[in-house]
Amino acid sequence: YPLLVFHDNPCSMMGLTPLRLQFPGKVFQVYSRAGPQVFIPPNLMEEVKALPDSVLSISEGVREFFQTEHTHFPDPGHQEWTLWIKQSLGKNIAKYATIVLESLPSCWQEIEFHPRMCMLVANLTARVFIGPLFPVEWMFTSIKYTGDLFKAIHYIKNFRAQVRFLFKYVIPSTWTQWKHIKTAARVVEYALSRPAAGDAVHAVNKMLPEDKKKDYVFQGRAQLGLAVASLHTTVRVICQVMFDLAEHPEYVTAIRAEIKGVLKFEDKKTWTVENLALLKKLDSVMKESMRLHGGGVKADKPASFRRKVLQPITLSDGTFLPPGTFVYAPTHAISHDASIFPDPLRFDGLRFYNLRKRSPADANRHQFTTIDNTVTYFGAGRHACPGRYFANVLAKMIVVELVGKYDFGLVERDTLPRDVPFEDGLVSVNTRKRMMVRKRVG
Ligand code: HEM
Repeated sequence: YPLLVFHDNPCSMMGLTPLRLQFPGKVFQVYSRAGPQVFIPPNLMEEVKALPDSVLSISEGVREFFQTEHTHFPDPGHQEWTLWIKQSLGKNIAKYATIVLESLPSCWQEIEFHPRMCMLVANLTARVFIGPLFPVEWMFTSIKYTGDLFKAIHYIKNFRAQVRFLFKYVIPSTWTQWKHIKTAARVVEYALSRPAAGDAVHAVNKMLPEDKKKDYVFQGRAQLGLAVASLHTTVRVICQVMFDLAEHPEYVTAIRAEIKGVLKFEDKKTWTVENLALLKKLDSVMKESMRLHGGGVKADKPASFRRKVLQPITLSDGTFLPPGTFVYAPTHAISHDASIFPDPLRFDGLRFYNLRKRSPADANRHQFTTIDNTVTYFGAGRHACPGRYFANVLAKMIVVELVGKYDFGLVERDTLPRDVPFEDGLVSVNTRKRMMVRKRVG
């Protein structure tokens, strides 16, 4: 397959979108700081997704990406937490959906939006994962850990693989990892000393083998892993949606009308998973926001479906993938492909709402949480994000509260970009971006 050599200097990058156009429907390879990366086009995703873990491994992909050997990020081999998310979190989601909105300004004020949303989501996820009476230090640890982890990963990857075991000690963020792990172990021990409250700590502890039940460091590390998977990912969605709504106030009006319409038919006037699902315009706005901002940086790098080939693979088009190859889905490039999403650079908040109206099959196909070979920002196949249903409910509850109770506007002189790259193709929302906010009267 074509080999394209890149560096990590973003200015010198062509980006994957032109490459995808150059090699439509073909596998192609990019060389970057992370080594050769092979991109699988949507037409071949079906067969790649079906490969067993012993042939194409997510765990090995995660180990390499997170440098777990050096950063102490939890070993992806332990699946108890994923099981809990799949089996329990999904079923019990409604009871967790209580929102405690921190007070935002009552008259127009310029605020940094991201930190506020971090505190809010950290508070809510801590109740679910640790328990309703979680220690406050956990909130700060869960927010801070992700940033420190990615700093450590970034610097560790500057060293050759063979010397990382030694040079990691000169990186301050590697030391900070231990501080966070100690806090997490303490928090887990404390949570286990209290009665169970449907939280992850107790539920997962029950599933663990005897020798791990009192291993608080092991469980603390897993909680940190869960924080990485759930916190900033969900915050990013909320921030991006609110920035999109501030840029396109016409959708705010439509969403407010939709909220009123749904609540009118409800006796209890509280949000549940069922009535949140009726907010189809909001769902569409969220999906459109994810399409434009959820999948990697400027089309230049991979974003999701990170896997390592363990056994030789020959795809139906003849492509041979030798063991050791890292494969990815070019998420950003696909979601900006005009043949799949017409007028791809335009924010069309009702794009998916209109698609859902086409037929009964389409009604389920274009929801925020639906994934397919052209929508890969939640990954793909059997390891696709199990937390996306929870993230969907959490983000919707918060956006509904914000849109219902507050007005929002852009800060005109704030020209900071919304998306900032951080590690190997991932994109984060700009934490310093400001927004005008005021409480609505009445
Ligand atoms: C909008 C928010 C979120 C986004 C964009 C997101 C994205 C992703 C992506 C891209 C993957 C990799 C899937 C693959 O490679 O096929 C993933 C995996 C995962 N996510 Fe999420 N995620 C989100 C929220 C959450 C939440 C809230 C939780 C926890 C409740 C969670 C838990 C996980 C877990 C445990 C995995 C690993 C699954 C496995 O290895 O089988 N995620 N997520």
